[in-house]
Amino acid sequence: MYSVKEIFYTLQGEGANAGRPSVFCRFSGCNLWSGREEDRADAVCTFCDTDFVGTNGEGGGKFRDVAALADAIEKTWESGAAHNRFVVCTGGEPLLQLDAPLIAALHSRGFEIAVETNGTIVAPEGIDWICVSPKADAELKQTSGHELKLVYPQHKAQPERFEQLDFRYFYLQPMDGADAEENTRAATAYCLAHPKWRLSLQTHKLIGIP
Ligand SMILES: C[S@@+](CC[C@H](N)C(=O)[O-])C[C@H]1O[C@@H](n2cnc3c(N)ncnc32)[C@H](O)[C@@H]1O
Ligand SMILES: Nc1nc2[nH]cc(C(=O)O)c2c(=O)[nH]1
Ligand code: SF4
Ligand SMILES: [Mg+2]
Repeated sequence: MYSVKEIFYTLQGEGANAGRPSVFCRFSGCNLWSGREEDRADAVCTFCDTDFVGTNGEGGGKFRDVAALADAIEKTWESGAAHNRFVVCTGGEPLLQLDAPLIAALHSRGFEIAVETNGTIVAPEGIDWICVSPKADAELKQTSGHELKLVYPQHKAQPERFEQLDFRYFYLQPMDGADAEENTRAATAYCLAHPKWRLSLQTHKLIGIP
């Protein structure tokens, strides 16, 4: 059984695939926060911008088996077009649920598979695009992938701590919230001074899409 908060079609807003049409499958639950506001201050990850609690979002639900979830993801792909199918598995923490049978089912339906993970769980084989977003107070176990996307700033997770890891791209993503503008300025300045790092803006928020 898979618990999914929502499944929706949009453009990937962040990182190297920004602008790419994508089905988002947002799995319910996370290992670094309960998702309840009253627990936020004491959580390992305190800045989350996402509601991943329950299964009550658009297209969400409890899927009894792999075929049911893969069918729902396929139906959400715009007009069933055969080409360039791309699914972003996120959450919550998707690696609590994304497993080899689901990867195989999505591949057999022609999807390239991306994941957005906090890096605390080693990814299963076969994922086509691994985006790791480390959290300051959580042990990093997935130390390779396609992009490392660090939310900035996190005082106990400076970029220097990650730049020798085995990733193709290194991004700083300004922390959204009360200090978003200041954080964007700081991330911009860091990238300009350290060109290994690129700026990732949450472009879906800028243009008002999910
Ligand atoms: C909601 S998380 C879900 C996937 C996974 N749990 C993770 O943390 O990578 C998706 C992406 O949003 C980023 N994110 C979460 N809260 C944010 C915030 N307040 N500002 C900017 N990015 C944020 C995460 O770091 C991650 O890259
Ligand atoms: N458009 C869009 N792009 C995204 N990239 C990562 C997201 C996420 O919440 O994981 C996200 C999201 O929620 N929406
Ligand atoms: S690890 Fe990801 S989903 Fe979990 S609380 Fe942090 S940003 Fe949100
Ligand atoms: Mg999001």
